[in-house]
Amino acid sequence: MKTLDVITIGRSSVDLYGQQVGGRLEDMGSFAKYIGGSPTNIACGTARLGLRSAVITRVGDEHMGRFIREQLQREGVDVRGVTTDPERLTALVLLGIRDEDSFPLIFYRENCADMALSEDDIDEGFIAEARSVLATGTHLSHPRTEAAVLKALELARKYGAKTALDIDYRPNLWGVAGHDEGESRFVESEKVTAKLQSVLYLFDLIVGTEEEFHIAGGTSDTVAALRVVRGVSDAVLVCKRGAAGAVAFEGAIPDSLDKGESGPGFPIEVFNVLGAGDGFFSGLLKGWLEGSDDQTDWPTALQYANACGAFAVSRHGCTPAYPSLTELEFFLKRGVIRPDLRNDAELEQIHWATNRSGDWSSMRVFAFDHRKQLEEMDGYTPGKGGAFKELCLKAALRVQDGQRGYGILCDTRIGKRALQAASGTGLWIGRPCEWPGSRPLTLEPELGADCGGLSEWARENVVKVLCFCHPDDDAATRADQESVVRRLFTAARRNGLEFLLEIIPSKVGPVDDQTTGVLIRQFYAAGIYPDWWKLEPLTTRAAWANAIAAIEAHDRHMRGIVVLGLDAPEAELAASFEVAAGFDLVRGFAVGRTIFGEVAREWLAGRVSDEDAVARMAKRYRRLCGIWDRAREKARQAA
Ligand SMILES: Nc1ncnc2c1ncn2[C@@H]1O[C@H](COP(=O)(O)OP(=O)(O)OP(=O)(O)O)[C@@H](O)[C@H]1O
Ligand SMILES: O=C(O)C[C@@H](O)[C@H](O)C(=O)CO
Repeated sequence: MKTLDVITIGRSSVDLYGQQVGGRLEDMGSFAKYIGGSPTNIACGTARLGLRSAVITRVGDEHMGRFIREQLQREGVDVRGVTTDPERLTALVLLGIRDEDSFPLIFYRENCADMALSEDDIDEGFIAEARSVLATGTHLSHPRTEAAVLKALELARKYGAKTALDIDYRPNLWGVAGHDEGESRFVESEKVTAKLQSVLYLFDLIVGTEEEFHIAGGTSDTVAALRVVRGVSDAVLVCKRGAAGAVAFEGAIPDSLDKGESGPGFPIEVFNVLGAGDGFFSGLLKGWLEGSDDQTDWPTALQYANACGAFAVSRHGCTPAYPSLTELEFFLKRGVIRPDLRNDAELEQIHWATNRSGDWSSMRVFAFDHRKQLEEMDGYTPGKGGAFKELCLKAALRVQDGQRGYGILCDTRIGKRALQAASGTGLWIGRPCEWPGSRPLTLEPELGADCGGLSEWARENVVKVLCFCHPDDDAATRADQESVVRRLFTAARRNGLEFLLEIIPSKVGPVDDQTTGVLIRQFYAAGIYPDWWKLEPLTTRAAWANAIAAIEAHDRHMRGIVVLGLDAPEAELAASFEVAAGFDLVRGFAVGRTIFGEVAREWLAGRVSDEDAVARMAKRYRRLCGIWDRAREKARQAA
């Protein structure tokens, strides 16, 4: 049974990408961390396009190795072929964008984990599951890794899988360029040419840039080089030509590259050429695997490939730049409206919203991000407040018990220890930014006037802001509040953080079935696209339908809605859950004082022990989860 579309094999690394553009690598001040390495990038790129992909590689037994494995999983890549090497470190690469053409790069790959890949890592049953196997050049550079690649290819042939090669020539990794020349893409070498030519017959598809065909063919005349390759391989040859796109040759090589099959290209502005080839190959594989065994629609496959290459060239990083299938389809239909794709707001929104990871279709959130309400309780001190929030976290974890679909809201001013302890537990973590009770909205000072403080936030923290607003607000108040929310939203996106917008109109003025929907439309009109909405429990189906219509009219890919609690008694919450659970976009609840209010008062007064406080809060939280789950189940059955 073919359960996988493609298995890639070879390099995996952590790419540390300089964040300043236009400067020297020597002067780089900060780096963004992405997963990298050609086969790893292609596994992710294809997974984003909806292919079932896997990668065979090795990572170190340390934090960066775990990062690669976890990120692959987040990207939807099968990691059964990822081995943890007990001795060697994960490969690292430092990269910079100097200008449109140059990208200084240092490989930290000496004796790295993926170069220890061996025949033992190639499992026959695993290869048998794949429709195609893709190798890249670097792993042909050492006898041990070459043996692994050859075994995988042999098995691919045995089980009827197609085979593909990205020549992916990195002279430095063949030992023919120095440490300072990581960027180099071509150094003549008879040794490399001979090695490549000895294996080219094993492939059905070979992809390379003109320079990569030069090394494979042993000549810097591209047509002549392609003919040499044709002499040793029947593969379809695809030659990449940068901004000019690419051409495919199924049979004899004509006297001009222009006579190959080609697909439409995309006139875009170059931002970062690194990783374009891996994006390209991801798109190409989609087209190649869509075809029958001996029939590929090359113009379409090359159109996918050119589009994915164009995305890669337009954005920072390799894998993070690649499109989702929804994004690719949107782009192919709509076309280029501005050459700098990374500033195309509509496209960026689809990119962001269709490449988020994690299943949060169910949200049971224990909210203890309260500050003012806690500070006003008898017996409160900052020390006790912090300790109480740690008890809240304990209660949350007790109920979560390793399951999916649970979360917390916790602040940093009082709840810092709980917030930090929650990281990595699998809980969804929202973190408030509003100054409690403020209207017009002001933010917690720790964020700084430009919200630059968000750069220090853990990536899994969701930026939450509560805005007291109402459609009857005067124009100045509305403009003022929207501008604060927009500033925070923009900073959140810039820092790669999800954004939750909570609105509470009922504390400002009278509400009816239209109120929430109107406010939602106003925020979208102001350019604010929250990942999450946190809404008051609407009491009628009509009110929910209006709110949801407002959301879907602007953003069909948002995460969802959570219903808030407002210190309501449990019975009242249960009634509101019944209505809300009828709408799929409502993912769950975020409730606080109904769970912790009474316990907090008694604990601060010294009448309850720590353990009793945790037990009582866990009991209430669990009960609320049960109420929500039953309401959802009932709604599903009714539907
Ligand atoms: N300036 C550009 N404009 C439009 N598309 C481009 C541009 N540059 C590259 N592409 C697309 O990306 C594909 C791959 O680009 P390129 O030839 O630079 O690959 P590469 O050298 O293998 O990249 P890398 O090795 O850095 O991953 C091209 O064939 C084309 O489809
Ligand atoms: O090989 C490189 O150029 C650097 C890699 O780390 C990067 O992720 C890549 O493989 C691009 O093709």
